[in-house]
Parts: sequence; structure tokens; C-alpha cells
Amino acid sequence: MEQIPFIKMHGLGNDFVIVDGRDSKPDLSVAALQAIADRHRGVGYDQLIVLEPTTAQADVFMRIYNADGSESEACGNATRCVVNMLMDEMSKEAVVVETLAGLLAGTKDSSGVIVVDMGKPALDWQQIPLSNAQDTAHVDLVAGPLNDPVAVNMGNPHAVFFVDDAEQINLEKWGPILENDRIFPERANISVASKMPNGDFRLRVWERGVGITLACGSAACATIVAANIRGLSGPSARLHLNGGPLDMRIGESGNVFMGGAIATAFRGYLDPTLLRGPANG
Ligand SMILES: N[C@@H](CCC[C@H](N)C(=O)O)C(=O)O
Repeated sequence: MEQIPFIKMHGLGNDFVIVDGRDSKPDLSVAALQAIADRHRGVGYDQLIVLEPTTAQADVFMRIYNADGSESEACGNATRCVVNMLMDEMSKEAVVVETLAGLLAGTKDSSGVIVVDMGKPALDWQQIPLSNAQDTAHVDLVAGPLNDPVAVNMGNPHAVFFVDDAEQINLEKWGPILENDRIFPERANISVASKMPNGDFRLRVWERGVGITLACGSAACATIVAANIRGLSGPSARLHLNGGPLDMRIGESGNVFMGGAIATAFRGYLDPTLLRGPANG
């Protein structure tokens, strides 16, 4: 059976199994994706990334799968990991990654931090998408202590709830309910954010197709956009996720830039038995 090499990377603990499919695309069923995602019987990941050839003005196409086997259009932290990987591999100072959400450019700033341009947010209700016409700056949605979110599409759908204290929200309970609310026909990533006394934000995220993660880059992008819309922040802020800080900036063009730590954890081969799907017992 085929041996598929992978590299395990993470951005602030938001972790990725990255498979290089540029020469030969691996055939990964939903069952295989779920088996590899299993943190006890598989490798464990928030997203599995397949690098594929690109036909656009880019260096690579990045396909993104969530731990439940669903496909996503965008992943900010994985983009930073892939940018770093390809900058080393191609000896380039900047890399363009094509995703279902479009072309994303990344580079290293003067202090060595990988920064990616995550593009412009989409804010029309059809673009989120929502199931009916709504003001996306104040979505008519309530679940327990959470209400009145801002909906933002950063290539993928997000709802950001501003609360007094994000630590106090039972995200394990409300995250899956909101992710699957009928107002989100494609489900949504759910964030709770609170402004800190120094102007930074605390951000906790329930990721669509995954659950609570240590960090979510596109949610951080959605949050700076949402905070700016609500007048809670200027165009820049530091967001503190479970796994650490992300520095966010909305540029003059309206594009959202994100910088923060990434790391390579280990390399290995996918056990061929995982490719058959979840084991019994
Ligand atoms: N971890 C990611 C987001 C991954 C995709 C998300 N779960 C979705 O389904 O849209 C990030 O860093 O942006």
C-alpha cells in the first residue's frame, strides 16, 4: 500500500497535517480524513492540508479539510505555515498561495514573523452566507448568553460575538448549536471576543468542522473586521487566542493582514491502515 509522507506544523497550536500532492494527489476519503484526525488512533489535526499544483499566478494550491472531513475555503494559520515552508523550499522572499477563497500572499516581516494578506472581508448577507436578508453588523441570532453577532466572510463564514468576558462563555455548549443554526446554510465558525483593558482582545473560537481550537487565523481576521465595524477598535489590534497572540491589521486597501508564530512539529508517514477509515474498537 502507498506510503504518504506528511509534515506536521502548527500556528499557535492550531495544527495541520500537510501532505504534498503536487506530483501525485492522494485519494483521501472522508472516512480516511476522520481516521487521520483522530488524536488517539490517528495523527491528530485541526486541518489536513493537501498541496496541489496551481494554474493561477500562485506558487501552490492549498486544499483544506477540517477534522470532520468537510472542506473549507480558507485557513489563515495553515496559510502562514505553507508560506514559511515554501519560502524555504523555493528560496523565495514572498509566496502566493491559491485557495478556494482566492490568492493569498505571504512573507516574513523584519522581525522574522510570517505575515499573510488574507484579502478583503465580504460583508453582504448573501456572501456570508446567511439564509435570509440581514444587517451583517447586527445579526438577529441568540443562543443562551450570546446574541447580536457580526457576520463576516473571510473566504469562510464567521460569526463574532462581543461579550464582557470571553472566558465565561460555555463555548463547548453554544459553539455547536450556533455553528449549525439554520441561519448559516454552510455552517459557520463561531467566535467570542472581549476587549481587554489595554485595547487588545481575548478571542476564543469554535471552528466549523472541528470544535474548540487553540487558534483560528481566519476568525482573528473576522474579529478585527467586526471590532472595527462596531467601533471597538481601530484598524490594528493584538488578539489573544488560547495558543497565543496574533497581530492583526486592516490595511488601507481593506485587506486584512495577520502575523504570529508558527512551528514545525514532526514529519512522518500516514499509516496505510488509516487510509481505510476509522478502526473498530
Ligand atoms: N484554522 C483555520 C480555519 C479552518 C477552517 C474552518 N474550520 C472552516 O471550516 O472554515 C484558520 O486558521 O483560519
